[in-house]
Amino acid sequence: MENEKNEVIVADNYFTGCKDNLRKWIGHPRFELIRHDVTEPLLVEVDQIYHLACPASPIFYKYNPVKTIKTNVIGTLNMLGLAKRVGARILLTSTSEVYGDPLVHPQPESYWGNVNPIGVRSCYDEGKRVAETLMFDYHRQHGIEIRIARIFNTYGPRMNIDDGRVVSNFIAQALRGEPLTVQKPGTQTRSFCYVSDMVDGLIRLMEGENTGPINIGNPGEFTMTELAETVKELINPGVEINMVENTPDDPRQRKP
Ligand SMILES: O=c1ccn([C@@H]2O[C@H](COP(=O)(O)OP(=O)(O)O[C@H]3OC[C@@H](O)[C@H](O)[C@H]3O)[C@@H](O)[C@H]2O)c(=O)[nH]1
Repeated sequence: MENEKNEVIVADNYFTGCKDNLRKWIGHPRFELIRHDVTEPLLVEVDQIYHLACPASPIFYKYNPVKTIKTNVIGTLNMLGLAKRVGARILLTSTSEVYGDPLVHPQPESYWGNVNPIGVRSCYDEGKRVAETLMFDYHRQHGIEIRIARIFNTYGPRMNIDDGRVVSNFIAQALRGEPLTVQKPGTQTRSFCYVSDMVDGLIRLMEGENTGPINIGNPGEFTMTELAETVKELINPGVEINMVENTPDDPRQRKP
C-alpha cells in the first residue's frame, strides 16, 4: 500500500482477523476490503495474490478442524483457480508445522518432516502440506508462478490478546499478574519472528525469483521455560511460572 501504484484488495472472513486492524486504510482510494471466505470462489482481477488465509494459532485452528482443512484445501484450490484465470503470481504462507515433530534439527527446507496424519494438529500441518502440493501441481501442470513461505512462530503488534500462541499468552498473563502457563515439559523450543520482519520476507519472496519453499524465521532458539523467565523479568518479576499439561503432538524443537 505504501507504494503509490499498488491497489490492494483484502478478502477476510474475520474468523481471527479484525476490521479495526485495517482502520488506517478503510476509505483509501487504492484500498478495498471484502468480507469473503476463501472456501468460496473469488472473482477479482489482480496481478499478485498473497494467500494468507487460515487461523494460525493452535487453539483457533483446532477449534473447527474441518473448516481449517477446507480453508487449506478448498481455499488454496480457489486461490490457484483465480491465479490461473487472471495469470497472477501467487504466494502461499505455509508453516514450519509441515516439519511436524522434526527428527532433523534445525529444519532445512529439504527435510520432508515427521507429521502425524491423523492427529489433532493434522487439519493444519497436513492441510498446509496439501496446500504446498497443490501449489506445485498447478505450477507444473498450468505454469502458474508460485512462491511458498514456511513461517515460524510470529508475533507482534495488533495480535489478538487471546490469540493463544505462547508469546502473547505469556505477555498477557504477566500484565494481568496471572501465573505464566508453561506447557510441559518446558524444554520444547521455538524460534520467534517479529511480524514486520516476516512481512519484509514475504514481500521479498513475492518480488524475487525463488519459488521456495523457503523458511522465514530467526535462528535464535529458546525453550518455553527460558521465554517465560524472560517475560517475567521484563514485565512482572513478581509473577509465578506454572507448569501445565501440554496438548498432543506438540513439536519438541523448531528452528529454521
Ligand atoms: O500458554 C502457553 C502456550 C503455548 N505454550 C507452548 O509454546 C510452544 C509454542 O506454541 P504456540 O501455541 O505459540 O504455537 P506453535 O509454535 O506450536 O505453532 C505456531 O508456529 C508455527 C506457525 O506457523 C503456526 O501457525 C503456529 O501454530 C509450544 O511448545 C506450546 O506447548 C506454552 O508453554 N504455554
